[in-house]
Formats: sequence, structure tokens, C-alpha cells
Amino acid sequence: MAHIHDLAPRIAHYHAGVRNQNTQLKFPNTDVFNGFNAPSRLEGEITDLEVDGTIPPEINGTFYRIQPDHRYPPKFEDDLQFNGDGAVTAIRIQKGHADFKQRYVRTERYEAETAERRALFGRYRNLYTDDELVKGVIRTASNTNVVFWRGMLLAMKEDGPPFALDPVTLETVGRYDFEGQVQSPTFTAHPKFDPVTGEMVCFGYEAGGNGNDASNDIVVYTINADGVKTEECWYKSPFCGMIHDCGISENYLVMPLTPLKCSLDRLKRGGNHWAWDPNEDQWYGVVPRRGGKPDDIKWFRSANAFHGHTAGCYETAEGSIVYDLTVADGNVFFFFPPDDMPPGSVPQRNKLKSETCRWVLDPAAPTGTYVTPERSWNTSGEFSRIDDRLVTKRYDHFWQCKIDPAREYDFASCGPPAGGLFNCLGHYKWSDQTEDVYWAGPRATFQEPTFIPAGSGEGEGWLIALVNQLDVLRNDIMIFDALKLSAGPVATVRLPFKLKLGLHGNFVDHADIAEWQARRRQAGGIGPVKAAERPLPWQLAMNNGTSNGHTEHNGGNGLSSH
Ligand SMILES: C=Cc1ccc(O)c(OC)c1
Ligand SMILES: [Fe+2]
Repeated sequence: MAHIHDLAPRIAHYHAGVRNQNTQLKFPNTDVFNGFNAPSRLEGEITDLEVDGTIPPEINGTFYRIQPDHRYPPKFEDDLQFNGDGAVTAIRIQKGHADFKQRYVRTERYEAETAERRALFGRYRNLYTDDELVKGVIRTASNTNVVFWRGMLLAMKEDGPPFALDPVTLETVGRYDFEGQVQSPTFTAHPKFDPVTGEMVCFGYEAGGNGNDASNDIVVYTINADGVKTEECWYKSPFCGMIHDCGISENYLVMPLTPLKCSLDRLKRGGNHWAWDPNEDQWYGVVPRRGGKPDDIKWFRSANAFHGHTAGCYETAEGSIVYDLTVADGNVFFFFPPDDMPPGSVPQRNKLKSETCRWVLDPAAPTGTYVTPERSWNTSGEFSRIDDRLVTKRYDHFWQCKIDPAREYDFASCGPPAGGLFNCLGHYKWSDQTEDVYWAGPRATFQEPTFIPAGSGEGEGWLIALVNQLDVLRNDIMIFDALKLSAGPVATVRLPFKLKLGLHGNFVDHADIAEWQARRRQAGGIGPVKAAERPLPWQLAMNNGTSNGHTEHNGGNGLSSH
């Protein structure tokens, strides 16, 4: 029987793909907002989730992860998942129990749209499609990664600065500029933490102007364990392309530059931020971690391909840099097609292979050197993770979501798999080339796994990951012995609802949270986390009447010419 609302006259929420103002809240009827991709928009908590199996009682900490989750129907009907507001999930695990908490990051974007009760920001990283009301407002949705840093969570997206949250309440403190030390308009969602020195190595690309205007500037920072910025150097990129992840060894930072290109003209025409260039190489920018100068950047090149995420990175005894990541053989972001796409054609998801490649880069080689992978793992996967105690060091194990198209898939009950057919978790060992796999069954897929360290040896610990139950629109959380995935989960934690497809997450030991809480609370301690107090350089330039923050200053602190 038809529902009464199906019989009511249809309200047009979009006209020619643009949202009508003052209609009731209703999400577009597109794949991005339907089925498993339907918005969650949930904020709340559950004490004690249902569990099958046994949560290892020695786990005492919180698994944090983040998802893009549109709070309001987008301005443009064909909007992307990547444009959704960041919502952080915390799974607090203690004494064999698991509690759930979820809150949106209160970005400037979130606050501005909440005040007007509608979307004000337009297309992904295109400020020319925004409402006049939000001119000069920091437009990042902080939806890609959530990391723990000196007692705070940092929610981050590569198009803007990080936002700091309380790790226990998930309340937003505000935009974080490292007490004024970091003024870049953009900041990577994949900073790396050196487990030996306690440093955060991080960068921003497209960092020359306002962060969304096709500049070729890259800034690299190191923040030491005491929160002090010890390195800042500005480099040039051969073109404004996406640098999503990175790798660090003891002495180098490797930045994979993917041939997705930005064009200011296309932005001004209201188009996409990125266009895939099938004729462009994949590039790797290598810079020294200490004492870098603008001319020190070395670029290595290889045939056109699309970078996924980093597994590990380290230096050999001979001084070469080993850098491992997934590399796909075509445009993973099918929604950012090449510029010469025939008008009116609809971008289709490509069938791609995403192998894990090992590059061996000689830092003494001249810039522009062509390279090919030293090894590649003949599998298709993404979201590689390692035992983070081995960041910068020679490592052996990695884990990733694996696509196994040979396994049964219940298309009738699930439809096309939202986010990709990540139907397995794989555990790989470089030394003996073994693969240890767990299959989620014909109606389930995985989100990114995270390693929880336990013993002292590499890989001793647990692997935790969200499971998408695609037929019943619900999520579980599975916990595995990290070295025995094929044995199946030791515990499956049941959420009574569906979240969204998330991006990245990290596990934080409770001892670290407690230690930092004490340091920030104590008299004579370092005090509470301080939000940024002054606007970013591009905002100041805009207020001074320099149009859109484009001034004729080159690099240095966030403003460059075009
Ligand atoms: C997976 C990559 C990725 C790259 C850029 C983004 O803005 C993003 O937003 C969720 C995700
Ligand atoms: Fe990522």
C-alpha cells in the first residue's frame, strides 16, 4: 500500500539541480543519500553495546573514527559524499565492555549552516558556488581523519585547518592553529607521528592562497612532542594536484602527488575542484625532515595512476627510501572526470585494480627521475594500516580492506556495494609473502581497520573495524587477533543502527588520555587546549579588500600569486 505521503503532491526541492530555499528538509534522491549511504545525523551515546564473543579484557582505550555525514540537504543535488559534515564516533572499550558516542565537529561551516538551517556552502572545494552569507568563512567540513595530539582530538580534512575536540565528551574546542604557529589555509588529513621522537610531521598542499584556489604551494611542518613548531618549509608543486597521504622515514617525508588537477578557471565557472588527467604521471615529492630548503624537494615520476593510502615507509641500510602504498590503475574518484568528458555524460565508477606497491627511491637521484615499483602485491585493496609503533621503521605486517570479486555477493539483497566491494580484511606479510584473510560474507563489507597494540612484538595486538551489514542497514564492529584474521572475530559489537561510510580512525590508549587530562588540568600544567584566536592570513587579506585573499606575496605564510 502506498504511504500517505507518496500520494501528496510532490514538492520540488531542487530546480535544475540547485536546491530551492525554504522547502522542508529532504535529501536528494541520489545514490549519495540513499540506502547504506542515507544520512545518519545522529548525535548521542549508548552505554554498553550488545556483544557476541568476548572483547579482550586487556583493551582499555577508545577507537575513534570519522564519517562525512551531511547535516543539511546540499545546495547541489549531485553533491558528493566527501562534502558531508564530519561526525566523530568514539567506541570506548574497557573491561570487556564497549560504549558508543557520536558528535558532529562544530566547524565554522557547521555553525553557519545551523544558524540558517540550510546548506550555505556549495560544491566540494569550490567557494565560487557558496552563498554570499559565508564569504570568508572557513569552509572545511573536517570529515576525513581524527587523530590524538597532546590531549586533544584533531578532526581534519585536507582543504582546511584542523578542529580540536575533547577526547572524552567529543565537544569541539574550535579551530586549532597550534597556538598561532600554523597559518596554512590547508592541512593534511594524514599527519604522521614519529614513535621515536614524538613529533608530528604534517603538510598542506594548495597552501599558497585561501586553500581552494589552485596554488602550487606546499608547506611542510614538524611540531615536536612539546607542541613547538620546529620545522616549516615552503615548496612548489609541478601542478596543483591532490596530495592526500604521505609517508615518513627517519629522515624524509614522501608526498604522493596524484594526477587530479585543480583549475581556477573551472572553479570560477562553478565546476569541480578536481579533474582527472589520464595523460599525467603520478609523482612523489621527497623532502628532508630536518632543515629543508625550498629547492630541496625532489620529484620522482611514474606512469599515470591513482594513489591510495600509505602502508609503511623507512630507509634501508644503503640509504634508499622504501615507500609502500596502494596504487590504482585509473581514476578512483570517478566523480572528478577529465575536463574533456562529453557534456551530458554521467561519470561511471571504473573497474580498477588497486595493488600495494613498494617504491624504492634514492634520495641522491636527480629530481625528475622515472621509477617503477620494486614490488607489487597482486591483490586489490585499500585503507592499509600498520602497527604504528613501526612508523619510520622497517616493518613486515600490514592490514587492508580487500576486494575479492570471486566471493559470493548477494546483489539481490544489497544492491551495488556502497563505497566499494571491500568484502574481506587482509593481513599481509612482506617477508614470507603470506596473506591471512577474513571474508565478511555475502551481505557485508568493511570500513578501514585500525591496529590496537598489545604485546611488544610487531603485530601483537588486535584489529578493529566497522562492518557494513548492507542488507539490514546496520553496522557492527569486529575485533580480531591481528595476526589471525582468518580465525574470525574474537568479538562482534552490535550497533542498533547504521552509521555512514567513514574514512579514517585511530585507537587511543586510555592511559594517554588520562595522562593528558591531568597535564591540562593541573595547576602549573599546560592548561586547556586553546582554539585559534586570529583569522588566517587569507581571511585578513580579504578583509583588507584584497579580493578573495589573492595577494602578490609568494609562499612563506599562506598567500601567493596565480
Ligand atoms: C579518500 C580520500 C579523500 C580525499 C579528499 C577528501 O576531501 C576526502 O573527504 C572525505 C577523502
Ligand atoms: Fe585518507
